[in-house]
Amino acid sequence: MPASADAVVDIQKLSLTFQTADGPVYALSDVDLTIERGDFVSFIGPSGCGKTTLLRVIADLEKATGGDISINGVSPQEARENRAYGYVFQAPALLPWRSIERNVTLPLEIMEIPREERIKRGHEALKLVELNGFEKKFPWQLSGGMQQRASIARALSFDADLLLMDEPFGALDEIVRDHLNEQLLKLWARTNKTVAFVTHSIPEAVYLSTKIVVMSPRPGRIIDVIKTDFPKDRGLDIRETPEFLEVAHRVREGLRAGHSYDE
Ligand SMILES: Nc1ncnc2c1ncn2[C@@H]1O[C@H](COP(=O)(O)OP(=O)(O)OP(=O)(O)O)[C@@H](O)[C@H]1O
Repeated sequence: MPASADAVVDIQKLSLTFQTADGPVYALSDVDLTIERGDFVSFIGPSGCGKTTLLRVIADLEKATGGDISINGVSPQEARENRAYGYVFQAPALLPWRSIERNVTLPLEIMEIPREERIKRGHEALKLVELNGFEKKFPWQLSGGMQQRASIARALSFDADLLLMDEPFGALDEIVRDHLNEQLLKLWARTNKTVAFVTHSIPEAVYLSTKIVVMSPRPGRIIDVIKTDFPKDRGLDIRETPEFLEVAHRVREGLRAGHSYDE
């Protein structure tokens, strides 16, 4: 059954079992989820519950073993070939011998976009993450937070509507993370992209998301999908409000319920 016309990601009864030498690993089971255009969806759950695997299935880096999934109405493979998404990894994964500009424009080079156009788009992407002026620097000349912003710019360079982000700020200290959360939220509000974001942090999930998907330990199932209704131009101070704390409480309760389910 097709989801609404605005569904960017439509997942029904999806499961994924890895066959390993030690037997099957049930990574995902019975996952139903719709991500609509303009949504910011966070996935939160205990380590090993299949968050990365789910993102990788969306990106066509893993194949589901059961159920259905479509991205913009087509298969993940077709969506990947159409360059429907930008992917941001846990670590920045920048090539050390390339300048920031040449890292950011690498996908455009692969797409054989002419040099002038590449440079123009690279500048635009770097501006979106407030890294303009750093084009000629090399990754090692940038802080960890700046490197992660450069990797976001790389994912933005070809202007895909969907951004898949796998715990992009997990390795950063809290102050830097707060700042990048604010910047990412502004970027999302300005560009109207659809974001699927993996995190371990409850405040990060609640602050950033329009929908929070709480997952159980393996096999990863969806325990709760919490919709939020915060203003798009919210600042970090929203984290002190009763509404925010109430949502955070519900996420925590979901995670706790998932744990007892496993024991
Ligand atoms: N290629 C693979 N082969 C076998 N098992 C795998 C493979 N990839 C992932 N797994 C297993 O599938 C489960 C889900 O892994 P996944 O990385 O998706 O979890 P996660 O929720 O993202 O974890 P974390 O929060 O620690 O990053 C884990 O038990 C993991 O060991």
